[in-house]
Amino acid sequence: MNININWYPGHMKKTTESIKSNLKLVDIVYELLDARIPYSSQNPSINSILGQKKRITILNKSDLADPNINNKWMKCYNNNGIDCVFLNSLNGNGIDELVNLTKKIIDKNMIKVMIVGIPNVGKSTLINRIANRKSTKTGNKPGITKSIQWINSNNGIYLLDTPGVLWPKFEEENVGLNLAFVGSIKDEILDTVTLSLKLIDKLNTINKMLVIRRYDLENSISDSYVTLENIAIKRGCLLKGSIIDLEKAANIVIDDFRKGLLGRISLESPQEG
Ligand SMILES: Nc1nc2c(ncn2[C@@H]2O[C@H](COP(=O)(O)OP(=O)(O)OP(=O)(O)O)[C@@H](O)[C@H]2O)c(=O)[nH]1
Repeated sequence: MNININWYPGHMKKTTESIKSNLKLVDIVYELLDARIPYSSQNPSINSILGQKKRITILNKSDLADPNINNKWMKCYNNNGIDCVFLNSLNGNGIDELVNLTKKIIDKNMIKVMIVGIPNVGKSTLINRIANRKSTKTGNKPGITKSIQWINSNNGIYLLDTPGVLWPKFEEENVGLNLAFVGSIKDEILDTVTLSLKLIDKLNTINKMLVIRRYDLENSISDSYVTLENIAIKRGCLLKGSIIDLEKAANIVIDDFRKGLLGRISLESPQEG
């Protein structure tokens, strides 16, 4: 699976240079990851890009991830000496902890922060949450910002208003799938039906009842294709002539997963990493 459609070496070099030049302006970096896939959602070159700069790893969208596995990741990060906070940028859960941790690490009245992360991980949402406003004005394409703007959060934290958009991992098939499941890479890379079949397989390895319960299916179905057909029937996804509309059913499954309607599900746990 080739997911390298939006990133090419020149683009990556520009991004890296832009982030490195902004690093000089800040005291600390918030590295945003998706709590459902902390390994897959980490940029592969992050350590060399950030160098020795202080960093807090934020596991965002923690409201969508399994709380027990969140705890395991927390232990894993703590054991490795990594400062880490779980966050829900939509409702602000975890922000106070983040601010307190930032102040513990950087002993200054005015702390300057840059947010970095791969697409769709929640960078703009977090900026807006911290800034208490509805939308960020600046585009987040690397290198387009002419003047540096700071967002004052009223508690001594000053956020650089342009987050660093990093590229995802390209090499591992499994990582590509995880990124596609959560919507961090474009859906066109895999057709929707194939993606949903792979998602059903993945969900079944986590807990066989997740899909069965959500769509009120027979316990005995084991094949993901038959499962999808049954979901289509249950949800009335039919084309003219009563032909099953698999694509519609596939979109339902993918959307339900992304919205957390199948439950709080983590696709990666620290043991696997
Ligand atoms: N459930 C949940 N959804 C979130 C959270 N944070 C962000 N989102 C959603 O995730 C989607 C992507 O959020 P953005 O803030 O646009 O992500 P981004 O990293 O700025 O994305 P790019 O602009 O592509 O780099 C949006 O639909 C947000 O509403 C969170 O903590 N929990």
